[in-house]
Amino acid sequence: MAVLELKNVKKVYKMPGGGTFQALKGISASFEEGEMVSIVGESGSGKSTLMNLIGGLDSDFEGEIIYQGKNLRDYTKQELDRFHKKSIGFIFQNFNLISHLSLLDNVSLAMTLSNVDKETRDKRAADLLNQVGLGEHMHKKPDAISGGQKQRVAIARALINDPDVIIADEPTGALDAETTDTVLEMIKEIAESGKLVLMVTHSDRVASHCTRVLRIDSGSLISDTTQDVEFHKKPADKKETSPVKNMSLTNAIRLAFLNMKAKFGRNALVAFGSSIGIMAVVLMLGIGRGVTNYIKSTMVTYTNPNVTEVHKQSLEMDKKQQEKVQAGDSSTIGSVREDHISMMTGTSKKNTFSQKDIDKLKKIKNVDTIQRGYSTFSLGTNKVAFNSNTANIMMLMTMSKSVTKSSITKGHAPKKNEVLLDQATADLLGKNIIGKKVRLSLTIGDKPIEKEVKVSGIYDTQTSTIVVRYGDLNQVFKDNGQRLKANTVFLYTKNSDNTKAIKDKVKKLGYSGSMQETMTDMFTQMLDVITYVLAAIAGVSLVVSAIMILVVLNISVVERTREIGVLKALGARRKDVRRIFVSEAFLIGLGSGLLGVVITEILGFAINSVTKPAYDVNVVNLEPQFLISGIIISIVISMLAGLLPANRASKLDPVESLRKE
Ligand SMILES: Nc1ncnc2c1ncn2[C@@H]1O[C@H](COP(=O)(O)OP(=O)(O)OP(=O)(O)O)[C@@H](O)[C@H]1O
Repeated sequence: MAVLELKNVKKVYKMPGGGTFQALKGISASFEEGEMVSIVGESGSGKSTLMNLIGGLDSDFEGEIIYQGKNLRDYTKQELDRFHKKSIGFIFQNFNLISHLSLLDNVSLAMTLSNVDKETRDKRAADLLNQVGLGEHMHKKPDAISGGQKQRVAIARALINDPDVIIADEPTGALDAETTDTVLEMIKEIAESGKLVLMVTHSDRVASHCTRVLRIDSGSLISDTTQDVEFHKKPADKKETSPVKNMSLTNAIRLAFLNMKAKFGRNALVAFGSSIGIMAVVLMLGIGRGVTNYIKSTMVTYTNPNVTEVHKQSLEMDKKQQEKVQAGDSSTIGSVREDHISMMTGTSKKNTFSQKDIDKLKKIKNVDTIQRGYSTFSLGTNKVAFNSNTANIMMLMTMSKSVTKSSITKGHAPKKNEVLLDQATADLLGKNIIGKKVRLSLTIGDKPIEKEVKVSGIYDTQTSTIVVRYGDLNQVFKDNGQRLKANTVFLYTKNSDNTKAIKDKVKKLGYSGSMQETMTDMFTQMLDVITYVLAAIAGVSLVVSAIMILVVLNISVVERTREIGVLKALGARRKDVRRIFVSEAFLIGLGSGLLGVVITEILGFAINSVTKPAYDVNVVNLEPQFLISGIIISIVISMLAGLLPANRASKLDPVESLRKE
């Protein structure tokens, strides 16, 4: 029964200039199993064209090529994949072995593409390599063996899936006379085992080994002769008809990995290049977080974690005010400025707490005690003097639970008619000022007030500050015919875990937190913006990385055009080729992401080991989510950059790829 039948096969090539060229002009022939057929003819007569059609690498022809009762031109994609994987084996003149795969992996490649498990495919490939006498070389790479040995590997590769038809295009063209004989003998044995061997050759000597010779001239079959050669046909082995599967993602990644390993230097450089971008972004985020945390933690150390400081008026403008200020409305700008100044100097009526306010705050859950306070900010009106020394006081505040024991660096908390001073003010007044009586000059409203007080200790702050007891200040106000109204309230909770909820509630009720808190919030918001802007600027380098990866993978596609042709001849689908290249992009992305993260960790460690002992700050704070994001961003960018080359590779025409010099 005929294995393969050609009926009036014609092939017309379209020329780039617009014309056409008829390479095959109606070839008809029928081939049986166990035939060894040589196809001979002048160069350019159409031999390779015919082989490409029979091999299913080119489906654009007229006439019929019938295999298993169906014209190849009418095969579906899946049928064609199966045909490549199961029915056809190719042997090329220049071997077309894949240089970065071992002989074993080269031979088993068609099985890898069919997702056969590693153990089975390795065993089958090893058996075949033993049959062609290369068992002991199976772990070598193709570059380490001779031309004749390479062709033997190619023969083993063609046989791996036990195909019905072997197409050999000048299989001995690159071999010397002696190796030619060995290879021909092997090919003959294949035909004797019941397969159909179609072999293109220029050499009459090679043709003389075949059972049949087809002569082609200018695209036409001019003779078809049977030759009487010594030929021992053996009964054909029973062929197993296992279903054809497709290559798995793991195998695609494995093939990608083997190629990356072969070009390790280049890929490592690319990964290193793109890792710098990742490092820059992650480091920026880490520094942003480190500085923010530092600011927050310094603020926290100065305040009592159990205390919530409440102010009545927020520094924030409402929407209407904001619009007016933006529009340059001078009266609004003036009143906002007034509000700010009066809030800071404590003279604003708007920000004093009424009994109603106090009651509202008292009701907040987990608030144990509530303390009235007063603070005022002055530029030159409040002073303290000792003998002939005078110091200006910027901040006058009342004693509260927010002044912790640890913030009183010397002495003790003020008792009746006692005050705390900051260190700088104390130094200005004279040595050993603690325990001494000093003169306090305050301006309350428009009224100058003098009072003698004793310095009880030093309050740890950078601003010139005096801390007095609320009761004392109340008395001073009373003595001068005024009424002290609290402009600050301190809410105390026993468990500092409640503080956050209390602070949130305070804001919800329309009050604001301490100045420090407002400033910290503003500052951290600003810092966040700066961090993201810097990270985005660093992110520009990621675009450079993407371009670099795109270029390298494109070069890789060009370099590996023949390999792609071989993969397709062995039955790789477009999807498989795309997967291999996308997997390479994935591996580069993963590599550069990991490298970037490791470099950032090292840099972060180095920076912190300088700043920690010097300033007690870990400037770089690399949170796990930054590191993970860095790796993910790297992979995504790399895969996006890899899509274009991968697509290009998948679309390569197998015939043209295999012709590529
Ligand atoms: N893609 C193509 N576009 C146009 N013409 C082509 C194309 N491929 C092959 N040809 C032409 O078709 C003819 C047959 O080419 P083919 O490669 O089949 O010849 P061949 O007999 O195998 O030659 P050789 O022995 O030198 O390999 C040649 O004239 C060639 O120039």
